[in-house]
Amino acid sequence: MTQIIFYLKKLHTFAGAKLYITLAGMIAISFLEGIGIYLLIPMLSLIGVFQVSDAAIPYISGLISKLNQIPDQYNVPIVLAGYIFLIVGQAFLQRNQAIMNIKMQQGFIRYLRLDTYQALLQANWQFYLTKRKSDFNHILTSELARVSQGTHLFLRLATSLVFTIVQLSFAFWISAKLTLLVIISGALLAIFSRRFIKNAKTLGDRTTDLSQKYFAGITEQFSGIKDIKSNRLEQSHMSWFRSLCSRMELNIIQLTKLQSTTQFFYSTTAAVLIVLFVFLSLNVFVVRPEQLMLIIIIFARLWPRFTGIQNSLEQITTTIPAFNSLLTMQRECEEAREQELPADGSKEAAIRVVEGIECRNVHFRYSSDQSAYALQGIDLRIPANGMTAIVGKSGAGKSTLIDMLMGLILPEQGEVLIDGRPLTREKILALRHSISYVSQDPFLFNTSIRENMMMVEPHASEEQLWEALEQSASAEFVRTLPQGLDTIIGDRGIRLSGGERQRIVLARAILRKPSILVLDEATSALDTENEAKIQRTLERLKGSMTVIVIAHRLSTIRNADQVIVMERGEIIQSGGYQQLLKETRGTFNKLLAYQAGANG
Ligand SMILES: Nc1ncnc2c1ncn2[C@@H]1O[C@H](COP(=O)(O)OP(=O)(O)OP(=O)(O)O)[C@@H](O)[C@H]1O
Repeated sequence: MTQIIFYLKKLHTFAGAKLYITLAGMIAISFLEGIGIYLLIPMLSLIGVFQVSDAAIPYISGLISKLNQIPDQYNVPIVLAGYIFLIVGQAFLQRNQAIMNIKMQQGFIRYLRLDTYQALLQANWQFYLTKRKSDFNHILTSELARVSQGTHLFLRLATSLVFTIVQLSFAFWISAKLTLLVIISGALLAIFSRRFIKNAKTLGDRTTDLSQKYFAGITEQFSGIKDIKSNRLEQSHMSWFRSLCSRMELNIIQLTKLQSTTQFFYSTTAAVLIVLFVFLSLNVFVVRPEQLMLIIIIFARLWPRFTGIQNSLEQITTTIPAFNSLLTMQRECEEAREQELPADGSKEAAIRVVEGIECRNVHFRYSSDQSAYALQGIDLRIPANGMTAIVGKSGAGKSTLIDMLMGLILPEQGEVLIDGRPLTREKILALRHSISYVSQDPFLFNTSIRENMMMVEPHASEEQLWEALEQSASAEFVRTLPQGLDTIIGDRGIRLSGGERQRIVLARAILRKPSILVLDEATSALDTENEAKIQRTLERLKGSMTVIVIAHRLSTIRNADQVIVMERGEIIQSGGYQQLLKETRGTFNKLLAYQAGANG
């Protein structure tokens, strides 16, 4: 419940006065409907269905005697016109209110989407290390829709409650005793149906769990579809999917069964109560027929509202787990927040590294319950405008060290310094503005090469774009593409090879003219010829920027000014390329020998 209140407060902040206008509209609609029912009596009396006695229904006899003063040929049309006026007024209000409601609901879902997406973008890297990507898809699609639906249901519940209260007041006014009977029956029914609400909560929890599994499963399976196909794993994946789909189907059926059982329960009791009503009214309370008719009309309109309230309660309960997951995710994002995205899109000024980057006794673990450190006792100096290569076996800690230098993760112990000053949280974002990073698995948007490049440098000229493409050894193949720079790449366009992608991403990185260029296995998919071209580019670039390269292929780093050799999270050797070559017993030489063996 607290979660719903939290989101209702958000809705209040978002909608402001509109929320009250909608509620006022609901009350007005209920009133008009009540008066409409009330007017049925003079109508029926004038037609001659029954005679209304003085005391039977308040104000009615006065109204009827006034109508009787009007000549006969006019009073029926007047009452009928009044009735039509009321109904049309009510329908008009209802129409406007429905439009206002949907605008508010859609506006609120947009607000929640932006709020959640922004919270996710503002969270730090460590937050992402502990989460599955599919969880974000799940939150931003399925759970967000359920939260919006829950909020809408809550408003619907409020409408039903307002309507019920107004209608009950009318009924009370007409006959207090009979209305009391309706209220007591409704309350008893509500107590009986508590069990239904509890069951709805269990089913709601299961819905969240199953849809999370569904999202995670399909995301992971399609990312690994090549492995599935090449290893003939289709059968086992199909049976996993089949079992999950069956569980989802069963869950929805159970939910519908629960809702229909409640409906059935309410309809049956309604029938029994109406019979009981008629019996008690005629034999015990001795109610007049016109009173009884009004009460039955009100009851017939109210009872579905009771069912509606119960139904809304059940449905809201099923959406509570979605409220929970969204709130938890937002709280976690809040705790992991590393920046505030300014609404005007402004960025802090980039830091340019002048002297170099330093690590002093840096220790890091991915989780505090792990005993093994991914980095331990790292003492390192990376001089500005030089090329530093990091090498080592798989799992040695190379990528972790790079993440540390980029301020994506923070040391558990020790510190990172930029030009002799500690890299504080405040400086991290400014530092990242001056970094271009090319990962092992380069990422390109599904759009043209030009747009992909201009994303980092929106004002780049044609000449600058081609210069970056030349430097990354990609100009030649881009020229051969059907639309050159404007060729769409990715799912909807031309498929690039791994090496071509790497080169375009490298061009994009160079175009930004960063102060630090970080390449994490960024040339692994290149052939020797293109790799040599990139080596020459790096050689040229290193005078104007600090280049940090992780490379398994040691030929790539022949021109490095400094080579760092890592093993089990520690630096075990460092120095110039030629110097390390001379240390014949060193790990670097062993790595070289392995590679020479593998290549030879
Ligand atoms: N997200 C993570 N959560 C927990 N442990 C991790 C995570 N990422 C890496 N590690 C662990 O940290 C250690 C260093 O990993 P890292 O990725 O830095 O090695 P690497 O030298 O870059 O390896 P590779 O050359 O295979 O990319 C490894 O033992 C790895 O299992």
